[in-house]
Amino acid sequence: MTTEKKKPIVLNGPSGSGKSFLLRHLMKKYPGKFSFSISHTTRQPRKGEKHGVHYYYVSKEKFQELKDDNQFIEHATVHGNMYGTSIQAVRDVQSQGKIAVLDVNIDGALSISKTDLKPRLMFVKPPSWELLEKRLRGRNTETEEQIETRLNTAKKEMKWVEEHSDFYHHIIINDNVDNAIQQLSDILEEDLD
Ligand SMILES: Nc1ncnc2c1ncn2[C@@H]1O[C@H](COP(=O)(O)OP(=O)(O)OP(=O)(O)O)[C@@H](O)[C@H]1O
Repeated sequence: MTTEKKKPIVLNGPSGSGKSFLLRHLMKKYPGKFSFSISHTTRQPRKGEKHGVHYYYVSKEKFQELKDDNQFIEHATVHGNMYGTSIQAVRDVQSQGKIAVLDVNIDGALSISKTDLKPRLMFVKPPSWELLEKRLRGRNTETEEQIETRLNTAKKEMKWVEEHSDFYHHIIINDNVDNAIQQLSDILEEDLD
């Protein structure tokens, strides 16, 4: 059976807004329907993360080599680490009949929107600034300095989305998990059959 390629989904949102959390829930609710396109990064793996599963962890030199070879559809430096997504990684997921999930920053979303991949662009918003800070701290994965940096970046991202809300097809308010997952399920209904 020939099926139409499913549109990749792009989730933007400040650090701590719950992108990974929501994706985890969505993937659990619809097993086998989604797959991350595996990105390259120069950042160190966090506890439990695996090479070739969560990211391809590469040196700065190797990253530069791939970049020079135009293998990335987007690449960005965030908090001193380099991240990149190859177009082939997205197509690989589509070829498996799955919805490719792209967890990229705003620059990445802008670049992807210019390709022929026709992504669904979404922004995950925390219900309040206080809750964003609380969740980010509650995650216990960053130092105080890193948290401050992320909160500063978050301020800029929240301002950006206010000024460019037309760029996104959907804004997901991550208040309670059931509501947010229902919103995502409704948006993706045609691709989840
Ligand atoms: N709806 C929710 N209800 C309760 N807790 C949540 C909810 N969404 C996210 N969290 C919690 O908030 C914290 C931050 O979420 P998460 O790590 O998914 O953020 P993120 O947007 O993926 O951040 P980063 O960009 O840094 O990877 C996590 O500890 C997560 O469990």
